[in-house]
Amino acid sequence: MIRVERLHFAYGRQPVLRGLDLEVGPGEILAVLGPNGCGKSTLLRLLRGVLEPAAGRVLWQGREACRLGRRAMARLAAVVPQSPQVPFPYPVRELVAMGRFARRAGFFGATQADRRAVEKAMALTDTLQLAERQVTDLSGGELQRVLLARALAQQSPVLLLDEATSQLDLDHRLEIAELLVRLNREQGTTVIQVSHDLDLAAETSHRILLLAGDGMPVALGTPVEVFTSANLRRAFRVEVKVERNPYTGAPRAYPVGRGRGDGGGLPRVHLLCGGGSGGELLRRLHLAGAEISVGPLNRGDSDQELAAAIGLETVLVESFCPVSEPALQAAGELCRRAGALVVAPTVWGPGNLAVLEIARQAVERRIPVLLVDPRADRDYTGGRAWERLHAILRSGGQVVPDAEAVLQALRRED
Ligand SMILES: Nc1ncnc2c1ncn2[C@@H]1O[C@H](COP(=O)(O)OP(=O)(O)OP(=O)(O)O)[C@@H](O)[C@H]1O
Repeated sequence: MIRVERLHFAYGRQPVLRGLDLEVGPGEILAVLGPNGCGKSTLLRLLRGVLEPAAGRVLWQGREACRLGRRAMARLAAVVPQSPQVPFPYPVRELVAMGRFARRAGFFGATQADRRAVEKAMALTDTLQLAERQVTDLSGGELQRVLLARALAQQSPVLLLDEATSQLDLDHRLEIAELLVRLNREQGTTVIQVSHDLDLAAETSHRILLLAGDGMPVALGTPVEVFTSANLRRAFRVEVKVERNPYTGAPRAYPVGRGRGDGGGLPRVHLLCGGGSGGELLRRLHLAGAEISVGPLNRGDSDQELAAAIGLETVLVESFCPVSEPALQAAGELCRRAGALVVAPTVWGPGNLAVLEIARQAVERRIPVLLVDPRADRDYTGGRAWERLHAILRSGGQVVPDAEAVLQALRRED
């Protein structure tokens, strides 16, 4: 029914979705999950044809979404938006009745069928008692239910929901979830829902599309297939334990990575970085619960400012000064107390070349040394840094591609 082929999209230069393939069959419930900003709402806009792909295609029954036109699309799909804009104070019943526009022929008024569809949609969403209220006076949750009523009144075979229950209380959230499942079962309505409620999505969806923060698809499959600690860690960058709901058998995710106070199952780490090369590593290690020390770092360096903001033990060197012997000794001492040394993908110049001596001494002492994505084109010392990095590798250092791989390697060390 809906086919997404090698879909790429960017807002200007910012890529959002990269290489997505997806097929949604009639009568499916698909949840789209992923961290903030990964492109979930953008995907819904591409599905609706409001946005045009940078590459790839979105096809509805073989026809390109962005060429379908508003009325044709409205007959295929009804939308419940994420942040509804209702600038004008008109009555709730009128807003719900707007869902009928794609069904009307020309300028004829509402038919009996229109009125019945509106009443039924309002009854199903528990909004009949709001019918005469002004939409601008509704609470966030009431408005979400009214917008769902408008979508149901449209009687389209597909519902596209963008966090449509995020503001509902538990009672109404469960009620709407049950309603979607019932519409799907009884009328074969296809549901594509963007959500941050992982557990409810796992309970109510046939399949889940999980996206990572960079817009790359992490997994597509049944909730049990998709809800693995590795997949959820890759998408949300938190440690998650997955268990089964004993009553329904659906998987449930319990975040466990933050605030455990036991180092997150990681050894103490000393980090060599600078010039922003350590930002991602610092954040990821800190969020994973690791005890971290850093340095030597110049005062005012962005890595130093981040380390200070997080409250990490740091060896400081004054701005614009080369690394001094006492600073090297202090960092060497911190490194000896650590269970591992991580070398960020730093630019090496004459001012910080001496820092690599700390890594050399660490491998000699059999402290695990991880070199993150070392590259010759970051060496501005005429090859001396590259030579030293190679010597560290020959003595037992290990190359890892990124922060995620650092966490995995450290978990193996602990
Ligand atoms: N109109 C726009 N112009 C430029 N950038 C945009 C626009 N709309 C969204 N973005 C950016 O594109 C990225 C993806 O946004 P999108 O709303 O699709 O994410 P999302 O996964 O739905 O996020 P959330 O979970 O926070 O709702 C974000 O970085 C966002 O800032």
